[in-house]
Amino acid sequence: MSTTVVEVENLSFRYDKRLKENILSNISMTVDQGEWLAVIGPNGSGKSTLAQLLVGLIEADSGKIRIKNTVMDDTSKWKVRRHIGIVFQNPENQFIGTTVQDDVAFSLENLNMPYDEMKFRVDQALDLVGMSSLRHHDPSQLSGGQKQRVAIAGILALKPSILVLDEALVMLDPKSRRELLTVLQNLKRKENISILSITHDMNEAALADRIILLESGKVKNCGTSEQLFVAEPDLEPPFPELLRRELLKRNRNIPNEYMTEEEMVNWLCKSRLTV
Ligand SMILES: Nc1ncnc2c1ncn2[C@@H]1O[C@H](COP(=O)(O)OP(=O)(O)OP(=O)(O)O)[C@@H](O)[C@H]1O
Repeated sequence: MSTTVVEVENLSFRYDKRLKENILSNISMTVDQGEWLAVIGPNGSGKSTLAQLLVGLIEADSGKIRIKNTVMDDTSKWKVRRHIGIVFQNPENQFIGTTVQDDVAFSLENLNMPYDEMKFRVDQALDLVGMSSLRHHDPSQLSGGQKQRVAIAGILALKPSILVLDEALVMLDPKSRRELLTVLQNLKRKENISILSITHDMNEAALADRIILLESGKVKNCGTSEQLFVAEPDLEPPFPELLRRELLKRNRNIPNEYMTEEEMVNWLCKSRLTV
């Protein structure tokens, strides 16, 4: 049976309390342990605001957030943050250590973790993001993508049960992005961590178990890729779906239903398609 680790109930929020219009209105959603939920939506639809509310950086005007059965409030947010980690889009100003490894170790030192355990976690996290060879470098001298990997390692070392990624892979080159997506899929599978990823990349969103679509601060739709990309024709679908629609237009005998990348590859291999 699945356990719900994030539960959001009728959440509403506005930055300027003098204004009547909400930035987020009556948002309700859940994330299960080991589930990957992608949050998509146009610019300004409230995705980052939702992420900041979930990790307790800002406080809701009404509604409830429950993280691993603890209701988020001013006193509980410190306890909650042990379970939920966030990586932002821009890694600048997130560094504290003078070397990459010190930086990843910093949050662990604050937990008074024994040295051996800390070293193990830092080595493992740097290895996962492919940054072991730059461990003695000054983080401020790294490229944008390398900084982003260090920021991700810093959060992974804490072993949160829930990982929030706010467009955290945007700075990465395509190969690094693919590698990190595989790391995330493995973490989900092997460690049962839950992932909430905010993204504009529909190929990345299609890897999630479910996708939630925000529009003007409200939940417009929520479902699997299969359900969402069929129900929302205005969304730019992931590549396999674009290809499927093109082949369909050309009267190829392709199934008239959403296909994942793997399903598309299997179909192409089987169909011996001639161009
Ligand atoms: N600190 C802030 N103070 C006031 N308004 C803000 C603040 N941060 C965001 N907003 C406003 O809240 C709305 C939602 O912004 P948010 O950053 O959550 O959207 P988003 O969906 O993450 O957008 P994007 O895809 O462009 O990153 C926008 O209208 C934005 O102008």
